[in-house]
Amino acid sequence: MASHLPPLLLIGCGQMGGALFRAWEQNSLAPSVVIDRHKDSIAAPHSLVRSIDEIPKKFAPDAIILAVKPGKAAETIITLVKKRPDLLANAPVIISVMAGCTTTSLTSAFANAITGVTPAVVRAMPNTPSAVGRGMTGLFADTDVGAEKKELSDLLFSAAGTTVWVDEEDQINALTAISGSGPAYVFLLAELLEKAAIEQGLPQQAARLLARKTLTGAGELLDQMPEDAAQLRRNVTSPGGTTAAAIEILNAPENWPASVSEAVAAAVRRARELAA
Ligand SMILES: NC(=O)C1=CN([C@@H]2O[C@H](COP(=O)(O)OP(=O)(O)OC[C@H]3O[C@@H](n4cnc5c(N)ncnc54)[C@H](OP(=O)(O)O)[C@@H]3O)[C@@H](O)[C@H]2O)C=CC1
Ligand SMILES: O=C(O)[C@@H]1CCC=N1
Repeated sequence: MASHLPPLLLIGCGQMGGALFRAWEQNSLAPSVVIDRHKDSIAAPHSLVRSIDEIPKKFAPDAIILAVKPGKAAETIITLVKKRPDLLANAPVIISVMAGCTTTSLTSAFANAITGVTPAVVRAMPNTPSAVGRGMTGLFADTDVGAEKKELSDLLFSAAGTTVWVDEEDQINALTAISGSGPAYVFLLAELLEKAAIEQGLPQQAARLLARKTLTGAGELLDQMPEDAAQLRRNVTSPGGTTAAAIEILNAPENWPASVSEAVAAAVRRARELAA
């Protein structure tokens, strides 16, 4: 089968890098190299190495994906460029999925390591549902990044779900708080629903099934139905019925409306702090 996706160098294959790689390898990814210290193996035709030192000679990726923790970004870039400047020879697009690492900081980390080379940097903020092709990724690139590199970035993240581009870099912080972190909010709701089900006397296994299937079923409706979320909610809410009794509590201004806004604002603040 012809490769649908070009060869990549993936640096960091933890929760996020691993979720993306899983999607990419299911989308006929050309032979790629993954740097990871924890995995035992990776399926052929891809190669698993433990460090930048072990990247095969003559490997020429079209994209280098940085998926380490933000605090490791600078040292990783400096090591990469010092040890393997040849990897930049074909001008691969550098795609960072790291929260709070600005294009300016990434570009200067490359520039500090090797003068005269200004790589094309794209910021991507994916989420872990990418592992099952249901990711939501926001992307940003400065105006000097060419259309071809943006298209390649879009192709990669489209293979893991849906993409949206933003025009201003600061919008990546808002997007991080909504879709990057968002799966965790949904998982928390699953935990709380399961706990509430047990409190109401349901057996643990049934409680878990009810919570999970309710969230995934409702998510599927959101995905497939044209109605907005408010209408889908009204469709469940009979006047004077059980749902109305619950929604009256959850949707009181000081409850979910306030909590969700405060939580998202806290995540945006944290993303900006990381970027400072
Ligand atoms: N988790 C998520 O849902 C999302 C995460 N992100 C971003 O993705 C990035 C990674 O997060 P996440 O996947 O959660 O973190 P993880 O800790 O799960 O993964 C990071 C991986 O990078 C490895 N690593 C660190 N330094 C190097 C190096 N020099 N070479 C190769 N591998 C290295 C780490 O190994 P070791 O533990 O040995 O250091 C670890 O396995 C972060 O910057 C985060 O902001 C973005 C969107 C969503
Ligand atoms: O929590 C974090 O910082 C990362 C970014 C978005 C999701 N996880």
